[in-house]
Amino acid sequence: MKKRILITGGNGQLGNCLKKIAPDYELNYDFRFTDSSDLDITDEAAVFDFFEEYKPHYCINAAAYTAVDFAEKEEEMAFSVNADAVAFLAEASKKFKTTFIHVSTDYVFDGETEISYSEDDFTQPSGVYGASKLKGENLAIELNPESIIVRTSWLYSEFNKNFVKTMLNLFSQKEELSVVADQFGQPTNANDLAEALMKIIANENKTYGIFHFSNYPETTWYEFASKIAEFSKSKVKINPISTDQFPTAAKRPRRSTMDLSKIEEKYNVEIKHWEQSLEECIGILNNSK
Ligand SMILES: NC(=O)C1=CN([C@@H]2O[C@H](COP(=O)(O)OP(=O)(O)OC[C@H]3O[C@@H](n4cnc5c(N)ncnc54)[C@H](O)[C@@H]3O)[C@@H](O)[C@H]2O)C=CC1
Repeated sequence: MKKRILITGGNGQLGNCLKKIAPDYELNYDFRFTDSSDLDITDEAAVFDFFEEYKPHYCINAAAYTAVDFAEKEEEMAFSVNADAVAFLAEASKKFKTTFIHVSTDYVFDGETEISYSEDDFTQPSGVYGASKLKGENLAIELNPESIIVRTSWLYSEFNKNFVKTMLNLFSQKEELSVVADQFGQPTNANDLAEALMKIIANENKTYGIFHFSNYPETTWYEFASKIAEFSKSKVKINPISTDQFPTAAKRPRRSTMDLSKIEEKYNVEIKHWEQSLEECIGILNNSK
């Protein structure tokens, strides 16, 4: 019998990457991709009805309110999607014996450290988005201890809006641009995250709790942008600037580098170098032109 996987936020960046690889797994799994038009996760009754009807073995929550700066003004909406709705999914997962796989963020940390964050390090979000995601994590674990939470960072892919696509767009319009060089983190190709989530699902001997997944090692937005330029053969000139020179509504962590050893050990997932994963993404984007 095929195991049933419900994916929420199926039209998002991660959702699209999961859709892309789903055919590789269709021998063993049945996938049901949903998004707010057919399963609004903030609608508690709709969530429970969906679980009742589909009875998923796994639920991957790829739905989220991800507008980090807007969240500062839309606190209620951010908490509704990133916390309240996560509670509905966690509760429904518990009721229907579904393994709940929830995706979270490095923004649960304040970034004021020189050491890579491990999963049980002190969390202290500096903005509304991070606070709403942290509340979602806590609710998931409280309501369904058999939840698997995967924190990721600096997500990009060939789909939807993201830093890589924004840069490529700017490169085609400008000869020169400035990018922040004093914030450190780990880019993540969402296709690699999608494969990691399927590896977790395939593992018969599940470990629950929080895991960190990204590409490695750490870099800065400036170095990331410079590699995007190099791999896309752009002649654009990129100037390094400081965070103070690029104010945003929500404060970003200065250094949110995550330790990846737990997911590597427990789930044997491959952690790829970010430059390799970036080159693959740019290759895909070039071929689709
Ligand atoms: N984008 C990034 O740089 C990072 C993202 N993350 C996390 O990774 C996960 C995936 O992010 P992305 O794919 O980039 O997000 P995205 O913004 O591309 O996709 C989110 C999806 O959720 C859907 N959605 C929003 N509200 C909904 C609702 N009420 N009911 C059902 N669906 C709803 C949207 O329609 C969209 O399709 C999220 O949990 C996010 O918080 C973590 C770190 C970095």
